[in-house]
Amino acid sequence: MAAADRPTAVRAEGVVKRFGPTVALDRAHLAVRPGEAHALVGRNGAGKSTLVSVLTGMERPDEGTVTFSDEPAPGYGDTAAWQRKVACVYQKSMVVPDLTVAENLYLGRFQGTGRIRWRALREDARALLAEYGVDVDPRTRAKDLTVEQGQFVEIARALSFGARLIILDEPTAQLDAGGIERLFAKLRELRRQGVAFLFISHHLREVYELCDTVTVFRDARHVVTAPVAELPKDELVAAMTGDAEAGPPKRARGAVRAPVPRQEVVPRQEVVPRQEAVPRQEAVPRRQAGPGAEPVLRTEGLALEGEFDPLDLVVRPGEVVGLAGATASGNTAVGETLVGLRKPDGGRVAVRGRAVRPGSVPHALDAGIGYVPEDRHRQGLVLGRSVAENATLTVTDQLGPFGTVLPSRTRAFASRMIASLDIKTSGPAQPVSGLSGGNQQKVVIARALAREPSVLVAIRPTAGVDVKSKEALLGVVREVAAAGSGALIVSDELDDLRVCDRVLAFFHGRVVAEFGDDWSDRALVAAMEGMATAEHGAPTAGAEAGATGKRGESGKRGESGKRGKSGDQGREGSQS
Ligand SMILES: Nc1ncnc2c1ncn2[C@@H]1O[C@H](COP(=O)(O)OP(=O)(O)OP(=O)(O)O)[C@@H](O)[C@H]1O
Repeated sequence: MAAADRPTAVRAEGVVKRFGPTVALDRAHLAVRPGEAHALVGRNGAGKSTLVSVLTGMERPDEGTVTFSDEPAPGYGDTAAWQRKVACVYQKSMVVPDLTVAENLYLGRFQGTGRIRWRALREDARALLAEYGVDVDPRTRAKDLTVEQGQFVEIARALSFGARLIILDEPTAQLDAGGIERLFAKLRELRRQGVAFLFISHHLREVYELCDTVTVFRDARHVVTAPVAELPKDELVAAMTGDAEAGPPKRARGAVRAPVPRQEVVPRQEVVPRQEAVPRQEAVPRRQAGPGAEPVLRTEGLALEGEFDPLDLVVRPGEVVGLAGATASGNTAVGETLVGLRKPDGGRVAVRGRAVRPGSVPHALDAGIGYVPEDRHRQGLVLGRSVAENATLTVTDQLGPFGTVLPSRTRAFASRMIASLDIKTSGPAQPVSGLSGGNQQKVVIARALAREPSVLVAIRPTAGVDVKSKEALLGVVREVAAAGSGALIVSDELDDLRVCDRVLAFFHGRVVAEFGDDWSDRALVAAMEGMATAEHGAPTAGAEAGATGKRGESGKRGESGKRGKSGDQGREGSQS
């Protein structure tokens, strides 16, 4: 039977979902065919996650129907029946960290009341993983898996329940280029077996690379469904933003739009630079500090054994400096050390000439370091509290006399933040848990900016943020610099790095290349992959405005890709 004649893997029709006064889905519809890779895109708050909750039986719609292979969806609450239809793989693995892979695979389906036969269980798990081509030892504890392995295990688990529809919610957000390529290869293979995928991503380039159909949601409604090949990227973005005329999004503040560099062919297959419609930020004038200006941030010999080698770094007022690098390259560890989450083994950090006590977040904040964490759920937000409370957590001392916090001042402060960062919320009193992922990230940034830091350290600040909001957030970072502070952006996202005046590329704990603001995607990605070209191969040793990543005497790194115990806040750590 041709794919078009087969029943749809899933069909949602006329779905309405309200949360109090918010209409999250307004007569939404979607159909995914067997073997199809179907992208669902939309700006933050468009209703994507709510639709996923409805399609996976987590939320009961107020109106509308869901069918799988033309049969009505299972009853709400019948978890096992839903598991046989559909699974959602999140960027954060949902497996139980302290159980082994085998235990996770058979979780919730041990038969009978007798003793569990562990050896047989492991053998079954091994066979199951082999069937789906997943190369993981079933005895490994889930917490020791890489992000990628965790996702593969979850996919295998879902398929073993009989599900033939897998929803992937921002699955690449924590993978590096090689991991993304391997995930895509696996998905292509499974599609050939008739498995359907619904792929939610803010990385439009990945949508074009992997999917054959795309659906756009805007403001709780379905806007368009089209074959990816027939919807050029500017029209896709226009559908997301609601711009009447198809065409590239307008630049904020009437600035001239810098050309988006053409996607270049990169030397290795697995190198996948992400290319979005975010142009270089020219809207806010770059304020170049003179070489004599007192640095806002200086590190001397800052080092963390097993993570990064001694690093001399200077950020001047008005500068945005990028620390580029793939997973475990050391760039994230540098960022986390600067904000006090990790204690360095040696070296000094100074903000505007004042030494910062190492390994202490409160001291780093007091010294003027603002922090935008990568993992907004674990490090960024108190979900049950309001937007206003979260946005002002770091400035409660400024919200009233004698240690009191005046609600009126808190609200006024938050309202300013909501307006300047365009946070989509019903108001300062709304709990953060009710905001979409991208809007939560904006609250995290608002909180970091509230103290008017001398230097902002942002770790993958636009993860999970839509294409237009990305531009706005990165514009805010430039504004912070233009006002005389400095910023460090720690990221492997080329779009994040495009706003930087300088970019230092990390590989295996060292700065392997330094770029101005004129790097090509190809050269930067090559450097992050450890293939720095001669052109940018050597860091500008000792340069006042630059950084050196000198290999320390004892500068042996731990096993590549492995983090120290203190690395719990890192990417792998955020898995559990
Ligand atoms: N549990 C909830 N309580 C209240 N409002 C909610 C809840 N879940 C979602 N909403 C609201 O519903 C709307 C749609 O949110 P949803 O999370 O589905 O958007 P999204 O497209 O997934 O966004 P993002 O890309 O930022 O994740 C938003 O306005 C959001 O604030």
